Amino acid sequence: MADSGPTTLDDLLRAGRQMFAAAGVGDPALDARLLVEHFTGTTRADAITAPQRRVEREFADRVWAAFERRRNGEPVHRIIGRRGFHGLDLLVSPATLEPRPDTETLVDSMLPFVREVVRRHSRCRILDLGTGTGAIALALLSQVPEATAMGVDRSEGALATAVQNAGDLGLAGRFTPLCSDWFENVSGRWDVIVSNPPYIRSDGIAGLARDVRDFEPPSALDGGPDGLDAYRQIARRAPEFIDPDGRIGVEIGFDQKQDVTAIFLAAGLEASGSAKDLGGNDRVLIFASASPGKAGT
Ligand SMILES: C[S@@+](CC[C@H](N)C(=O)[O-])C[C@H]1O[C@@H](n2cnc3c(N)ncnc32)[C@H](O)[C@@H]1O
Repeated sequence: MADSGPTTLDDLLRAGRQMFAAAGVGDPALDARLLVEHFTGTTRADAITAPQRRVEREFADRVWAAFERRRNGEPVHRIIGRRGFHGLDLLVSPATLEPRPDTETLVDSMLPFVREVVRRHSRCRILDLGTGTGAIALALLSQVPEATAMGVDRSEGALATAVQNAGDLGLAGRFTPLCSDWFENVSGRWDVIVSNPPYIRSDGIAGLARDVRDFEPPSALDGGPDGLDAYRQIARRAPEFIDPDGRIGVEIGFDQKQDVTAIFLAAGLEASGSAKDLGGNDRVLIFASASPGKAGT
C-alpha cells in the first residue's frame, strides 16, 4: 500500500483503520484520524470535505511509520509527542507520563482554593511534586495569572520537558523547575502543594495495559510494594512546607482513599475535601495543616 502510487487522505485513513482493527489496538478510527491529521498537517474538516486530496510521498511515509508504531502498541499521543490537558497542548517525552484526563480532576479541585489565596494575598505559591510535563502546575498557572509554581521532579528529562512546555505556553516567567527527591531540595512554605505521584503497586505493573506498561516511564508509575510509598514520603514532610492556611491536593488510585487519608492524618494533617473523577472513582484528596491559628476556610 505504501508504494502503490498516489495516496489520498481517504486511502490513509482507511488503511490505518484496517491495520489497527486487525491488530486489535486502540480505537481504530480515532487513532487513524489523529495520526493522519498530525503527520499530514490536515484537519478533520479536510478529511470530510476533500477526502481525495493527494498526500505527498514524504508525508505519507511519515504516516506509515506512525501507523507501524501504533500497530506495535505505542500510544497515539506518544507517537505524536503531544497531549491535550485542561485546555493546554503539552509536549510529552520519553521521560514523562502522558497527562491523563483523571488528573484534570485535581486541577479543578484545587483551582477554587488557588483563587481564594490570590484574593487574600494577591499571590499564590504552588509546589507541584512529580511535575512530569508540568501538567498540573501549568494548568493552574494558565488559569490564575497571579500564581507562581515550582515544578519538582527527580527526572532531569521530565523537568526539561516541563520547562519547554512552560516556555511554549508563555508561562516560563512564573514556573521554576527543581530537581529533587520530593522535598529534599525544596525550601520555604507553600500555599498549595499538589502531587500526582506514582501509585501503582509494584506487582501490579506487569498487569497494566500494554500502552501504559511498555511506554510510560516506570518511575512515573511504581508506587512500591503497596503503591503508597510516595504518599508516605510526601505526607511525612508536608507539614514543614505547607503554609498554616495552605492546602495539599493529591491524586490517588481508585481504591486508595482510606489508606492515603490514614497516612496524611497520621502525619498531623486534616482531611479537607475529596473529589471523584468523571468515572465516579475516588481520585483526589485534599488536606490542610492542622496547626492552631490557621484560617477557618
Ligand atoms: C504519575 S507521574 C505524574 C506526572 C504529572 N504530574 C502528571 O500528573 O501528569 C509521577 C511523576 O513523579 C516523578 N517522581 C517519581 N519519584 C519521584 C521522587 N522521588 N521525587 C520527585 N519526583 C518523583 C516521576 O518522574 C513522574 O514525573
